[in-house]
Amino acid sequence: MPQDSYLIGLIGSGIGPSLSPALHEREADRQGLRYLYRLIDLDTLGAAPEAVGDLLRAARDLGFDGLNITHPCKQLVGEHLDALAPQAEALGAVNTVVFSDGRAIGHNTDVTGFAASFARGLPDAPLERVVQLGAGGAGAAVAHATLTLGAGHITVTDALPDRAADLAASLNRHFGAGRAAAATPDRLAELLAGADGIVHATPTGMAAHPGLPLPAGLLHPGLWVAEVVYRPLETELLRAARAVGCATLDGGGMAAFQAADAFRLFTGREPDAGRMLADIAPLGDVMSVRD
Ligand SMILES: NC(=O)c1ccc[n+]([C@@H]2O[C@H](COP(=O)([O-])OP(=O)(O)OC[C@H]3O[C@@H](n4cnc5c(N)ncnc54)[C@H](O)[C@@H]3O)[C@@H](O)[C@H]2O)c1
Ligand SMILES: O=C(O)[C@]1(O)C[C@@H](O)[C@@H](O)[C@H](O)C1
Repeated sequence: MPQDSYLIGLIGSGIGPSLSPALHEREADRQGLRYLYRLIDLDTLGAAPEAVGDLLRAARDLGFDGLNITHPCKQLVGEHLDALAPQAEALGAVNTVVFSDGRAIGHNTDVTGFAASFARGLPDAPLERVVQLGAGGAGAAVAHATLTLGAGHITVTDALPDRAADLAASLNRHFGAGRAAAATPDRLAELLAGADGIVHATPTGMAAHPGLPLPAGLLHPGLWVAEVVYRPLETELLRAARAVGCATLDGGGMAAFQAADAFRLFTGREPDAGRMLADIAPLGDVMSVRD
């Protein structure tokens, strides 16, 4: 008989407001599955990020079918797994672990989630020259996705120049020399004047980090703007970009599509990603009231 009940977890820090439990469980309900998605919060457990290996083994022993992994464990969990899917290996980061036949396999659905969201939301966007703000965990995933989608060249900036330099070097190793460069934020005016679009991957625009990640005057109608922040969905950057006529993409699509891709890996069943995307805005409103 095909499996119809699943136990899934999310390991990370500060994950109380995550939309993942509701996103996964709603889709499973609609498919008639019994599906529990539980938070395994390092803060609640008083556990260090390095405990991710022990928590993973405990989850497997207790019968979990799979796990999502988030900050600060995405780069730490790989050494505890039996194998990595190519995207997770290339990125050195795992956000999804599937337990199957006694093995733990790592995947990265942040990459595929952003790629699917971009392809759906900005299908005709020119990709010759892309500027990306932010070279942290999300930044690495979306840069891989953007180059996989066919971007000609990506310039990465970060408030921490070493991070931008490290990401550009790793992108060039993976995608070929000359596909990526690092730049300091003081060069944004010059870079954006000749760019096709901006990928924003810093936390600026979240409730805890309000504001704009760049001077609004640098935005022009020849740019598209893709946002990674999704709490709130409507960031100051997206508002400013729309005001000058830029095509825009909010961060909700990446959140929904990474969850849909993980659901498919956990269950082997096809999720309705459009339905999961439609859940994001109302779920975000409910969680904002609770936050
Ligand atoms: N939509 C999704 O599915 C999804 C998935 C993962 C993360 N996120 C969001 O992405 C954002 C970034 O998360 P992360 O895990 O990469 O964080 P992170 O801390 O790993 O990286 C953020 C990077 O941004 C840089 N930075 C901060 N402010 C800056 C500024 N004004 N200009 C230039 N650089 C700046 C920091 O130096 C850091 O390198 C968060 O808001 C997170 O919620 C969204
Ligand atoms: O819902 C979250 O909070 C997530 O942690 C967001 C992002 O980190 C994803 O990669 C995880 O799968 C889920």
